[in-house]
Amino acid sequence: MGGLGSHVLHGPAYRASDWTAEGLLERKGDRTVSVVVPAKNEESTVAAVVERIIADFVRADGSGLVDEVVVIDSDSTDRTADVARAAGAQVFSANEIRPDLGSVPGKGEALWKSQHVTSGDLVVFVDADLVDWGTHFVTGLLAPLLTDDAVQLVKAVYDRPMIDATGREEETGGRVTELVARPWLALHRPGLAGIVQPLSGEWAIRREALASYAVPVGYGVEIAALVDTFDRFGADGIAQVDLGRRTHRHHRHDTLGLMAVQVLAAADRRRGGGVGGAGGDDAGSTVSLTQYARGTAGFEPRVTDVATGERPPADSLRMPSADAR
Ligand SMILES: O=c1ccn([C@@H]2O[C@H](COP(=O)(O)OP(=O)(O)O[C@H]3O[C@H](CO)[C@@H](O)[C@H](O)[C@H]3O)[C@@H](O)[C@H]2O)c(=O)[nH]1
Ligand SMILES: O=C(O)[C@H](O)COP(=O)(O)O
Repeated sequence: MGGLGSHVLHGPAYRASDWTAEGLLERKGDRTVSVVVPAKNEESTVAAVVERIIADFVRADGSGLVDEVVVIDSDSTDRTADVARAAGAQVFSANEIRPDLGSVPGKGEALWKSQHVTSGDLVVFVDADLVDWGTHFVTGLLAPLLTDDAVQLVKAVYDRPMIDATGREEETGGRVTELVARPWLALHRPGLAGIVQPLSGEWAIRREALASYAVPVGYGVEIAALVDTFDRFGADGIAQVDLGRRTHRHHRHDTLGLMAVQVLAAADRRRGGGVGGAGGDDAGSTVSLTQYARGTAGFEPRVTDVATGERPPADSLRMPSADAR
């Protein structure tokens, strides 16, 4: 396990405002960049995410900072796919990518499948439910990868206020971060204590590194990529960038319980070290989470099967044929 490096020791070392798209374009050279947006029922926000990124970074002749913007539609039942396509994204349904590999629900599954329909040397992930954000998220996340060969993974850092249903700003968000991820890191990877937002949904990674990791199918994908990068490359392989402020849609506490199970499951697989959750090839695995609500007969259990499986490293699979995409 590597020691603390200069990028993470004192919190974010990079600021998005330190770079312009033009400056980064000069650094980009012949490398290519994919922006991937996983989306499940995000018809109200996905278009703005796609449109703004395309407007600022994609050029018709392929000379822009971003080469492709790809939305992975993750079992949406609303108009997410149509809206994203109309906004200019390439849209793939997660369950139609590599159908030979089967399909399970989940954010991690969407990101894992994205590797089979994108080609960028650098991959930037941006959530589709963003409300308060800017396209500097993309430049900020790319900058460390374009300027420091040691960096493999870039994590976003931001203020993340909780906005209630009336639009009022409540306390600081990040409930799973504070109650699950950060305590686990304190116990089992204290070298990552300098990571401000371990679960941030906006991150960038070198394709080669991502393809070498097992990927949890659910919300464990972020903690897994963080721990795997640390275990393989040490702290110098991870950079953080301050992106300012981010707001998004919030889940209820009980739904976050399911997310917490997935984060813990992914983290625990990596507890003893060894990159990639012991190889990860059990996409359909679940554990039962029992929660309670008071009903007419007292407290009634509600049991949910939570997906805790993982996909194997993409580079362990044969490349897709054009027909399989
Ligand atoms: O099955 C799913 C569930 C979610 N999403 C998309 O993934 C993104 C993030 O999902 P969300 O439910 O909004 O997660 P958050 O409550 O915002 O959770 C935070 O913490 C998670 C756990 O680390 C991260 O995965 C998230 O990106 C991060 O924003 C959104 O674009 C969703 O549409 C999918 O594509 N498929
Ligand atoms: O990142 C997290 O901890 C979860 O997404 C919960 O975030 P929230 O408390 O801001 O909704």
